[in-house]
Amino acid sequence: MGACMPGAAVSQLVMGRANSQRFLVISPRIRVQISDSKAVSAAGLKRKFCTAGSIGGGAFWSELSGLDNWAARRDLHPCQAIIEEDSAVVEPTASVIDGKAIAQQIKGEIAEEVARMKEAVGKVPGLAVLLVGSRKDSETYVRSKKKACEEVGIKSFSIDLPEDASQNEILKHVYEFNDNPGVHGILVQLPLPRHIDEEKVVGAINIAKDVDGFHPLNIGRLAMQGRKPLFIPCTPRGCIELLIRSGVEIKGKHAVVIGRSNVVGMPAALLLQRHNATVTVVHSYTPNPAEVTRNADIIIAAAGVAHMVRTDWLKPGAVVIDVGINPVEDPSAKRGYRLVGDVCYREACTIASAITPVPGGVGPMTIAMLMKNTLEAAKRAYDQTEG
Ligand SMILES: Nc1nc2c(c(=O)[nH]1)N[C@@H](CN(C=O)c1ccc(C(=O)N[C@@H](CCC(=O)O)C(=O)O)cc1)CN2
Repeated sequence: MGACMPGAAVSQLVMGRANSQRFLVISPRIRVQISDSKAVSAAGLKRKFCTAGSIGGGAFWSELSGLDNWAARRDLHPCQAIIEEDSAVVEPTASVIDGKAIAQQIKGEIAEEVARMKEAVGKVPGLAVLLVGSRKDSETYVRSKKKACEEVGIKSFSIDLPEDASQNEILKHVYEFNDNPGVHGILVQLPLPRHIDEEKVVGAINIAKDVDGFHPLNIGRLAMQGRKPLFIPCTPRGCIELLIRSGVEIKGKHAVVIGRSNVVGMPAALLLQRHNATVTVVHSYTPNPAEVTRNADIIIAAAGVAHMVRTDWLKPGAVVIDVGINPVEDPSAKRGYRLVGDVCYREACTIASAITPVPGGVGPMTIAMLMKNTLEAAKRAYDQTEG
C-alpha cells in the first residue's frame, strides 16, 4: 500500500516484485507485469500521478474518491483483460458527447463576452491560480487553465509555491488576491500537500472570488432550497452543461451519481436535484451498486476506479457522463500509459444512448466552466450582469 493513501486508487499504483518479475499494481486485482522496456513508462506514470516521494499514485483520483474506500471493494475492480480490450476500436451505437468540441464552443462564447466587457468597462476578468508542489498532473491542469485564459482573453495571475510551503505563506497569497481588484477569481489547485489544511485555505478565499465553488458558503447555498450559490463547482457544472447542450432532459429523471467526493460527487448530486432529477448516490459502502445504478436514466460516474461500470450496471438507453480519469499502462502509447474512465466505454457504447469519452469528455468542460465562473465573477464586480 502506498504512502499517499487518502483515496482508493491512491493505493493502486504500487511497484512490486514477485518470483523475480516486476509488476505495477494498478488496482487490487490488476497487476501489470513490467518488462525492462516497460519500466520507464511505469516510472513515468508514477511520476505524473504521484506526489514527490510517495509510492502511491492517485492524483485526481483522490479527489474523486474523497472519503471513500473503493479499494476495499475488490468485487468492483475489473480484470486487466477488460481494460486492454477497451482500447480496441469500437463502433459505438450510443452517441458520443464530445466534451472537447462543446468546451471549445463555450470558450468561443466567453471570448466574445470578454471582448464586450473590455469595450464597455475597459477591463477584462482576472483569474489567480495558486499551485503548491510539483505534481505533474496538477502542473498540467494549471497549464491548461492558463492557456484557456489566454484563449478567451482572461488575464491570469499565478503563484507557484514549493511542496514544503507553509500554510501561512499560502494564506498570505490568498489574502493578497482577495484584496487585488484586478483578480475576480481565485483557485487553489487541489490536492494540496498533506501538511496543509485544505479547509482553512479554501475557506480563506473571498466567496465572491471562489470560482471553484468549494467555499463552504457556496456549497451550503448549493444544498439549500431557495438559496443561490455565487459559483457552482466546475466539473459538476460541466456535466450538467454537457447534458443540456446534448438535449438530455434532466427534470423528472432518475440520476445516479457514483462517488461522493467534495470536488465532484457531492456537488453533482446537489446540482442534479436543483435541476429536478431524483438523485441516488452510490458510494463504496453501497450494497449492490450495479443493481442501484441499473435503475438510472442518467449516470455520473466519479469514483476513480478504472472501468468499474460494466454492462450490467446500465439500463438500455441510459445517458452516461464519465468523470473518471484513470491512467493505465499502455506501452503502445507515447506517454507509456493512457487514460480511461470509470466506465467500460466499449461495453457502455453498445447499451447507453449517449456517453462521454475519456479523455475528451468532462475534463475539457471543467476548464471551460472555470472560464465561465471567472467571467461571471468579473461581471458581478463591474455590475455587468443581465437581469
Ligand atoms: N482547484 C481545483 N482542483 C482540482 C479540480 C478543480 O476543479 N479545481 N479538478 C481536478 C483536476 N482538474 C482541474 O483542476 C482537471 C482534470 C482534468 C482535466 C482535463 O482536461 N483532462 C483531459 C485529459 C488531460 C490529460 O491528458 O492529462 C480530458 O479528460 O480530456 C482538466 C482539469 C482536481 N483538482
